[in-house]
Amino acid sequence: MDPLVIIGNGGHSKVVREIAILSKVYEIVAILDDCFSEITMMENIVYGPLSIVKDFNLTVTKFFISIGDNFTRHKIFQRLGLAEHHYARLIHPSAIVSKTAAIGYGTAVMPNCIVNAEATIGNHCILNTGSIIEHDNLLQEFVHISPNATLTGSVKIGMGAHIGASATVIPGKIIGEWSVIGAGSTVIDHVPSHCLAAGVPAVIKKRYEKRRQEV
Ligand SMILES: CC(=O)SCCNC(=O)CCNC(=O)[C@H](O)C(C)(C)COP(=O)(O)OP(=O)(O)OC[C@H]1O[C@@H](n2cnc3c(N)ncnc32)[C@H](O)[C@@H]1OP(=O)(O)O
Repeated sequence: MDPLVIIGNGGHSKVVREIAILSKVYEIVAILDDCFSEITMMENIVYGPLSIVKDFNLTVTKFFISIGDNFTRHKIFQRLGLAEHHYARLIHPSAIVSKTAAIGYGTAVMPNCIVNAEATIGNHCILNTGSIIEHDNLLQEFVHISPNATLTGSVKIGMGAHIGASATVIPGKIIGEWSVIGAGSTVIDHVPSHCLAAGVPAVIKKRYEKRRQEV
C-alpha cells in the first residue's frame, strides 16, 4: 500500500480517513495539522504540524488535504506548494462513478455519491455524501458539493464554489467562482461569481467582495 499523509484533523478529515482505509490502496502514515505543536506517534501514525510535510519522501508518498472549507483548503494547497500528482484521489466504495467521468487529484468522493457519464470533476473537490453529479457536469477545482445536493445535467460549477446540502441546480446552469448556494435552495438561473444565492427559487442575497480579496 502507498503511504498517505492526511492534512487536516477536523470533522471532514474523519470521513476522509475512513475512505482511505476502505480503499485498501493507501496506508495512513501521518495526520498533519497546526493544532499539533509537537510531533507524536500513535499506532504507527505520526501526528504533527504542517511544517513537517517536507520530511516525507515525495517519490512514494501521496497527500490529501481533508479540510471542508474551500477557502482554507485552497490556502493550504498554496502553502504546501506540492505538484498536483502528489495528491491522492479518494473514492468511497459505495460511490457510483461512471467510467467516462474524470475525477481530479486531491478530490474526495463520499459514500453513496453518484457521478454520471462524462462528468469532469476538478482537483481538490469534495463530492459529499449522497450528492448527485449528473452527466456532462463540469466542476472546476476546490468545489464542495454538500450532502444530498443534486447537480442535474450539464451544470458548470466555478472554482471554489460551495453548493449547500440538498440544494438542486437545474440543467445547464452555471455557478460562478467562489459563490455559495444556500442549503435546500433550487437554482433556476445562472449565478455570478462571489455571490450567495439562496431560496426556492434561489435569488442573490449578497456579494462576497471581501472574501474574494482574501483568496
Ligand atoms: C457534512 C457537512 O456538514 S458538509 C457542509 C454542508 N453545509 C451546508 O450545506 C451549509 C449551507 N449553508 C447555508 O445554507 C448558510 O445559510 C449560508 C452559508 C448560505 C449562510 O451564509 P451567510 O453568508 O452567513 O448568510 P446569512 O445567514 O447572513 O443570510 C443571508 C440571507 O440569505 C438567507 N439564507 C441563508 N441561507 C439560506 C438558505 N439555505 N435558504 C434560504 N435562504 C437562506 C438568509 O435568510 C438571509 O436572507 P435575508 O437577507 O433576506 O434576510
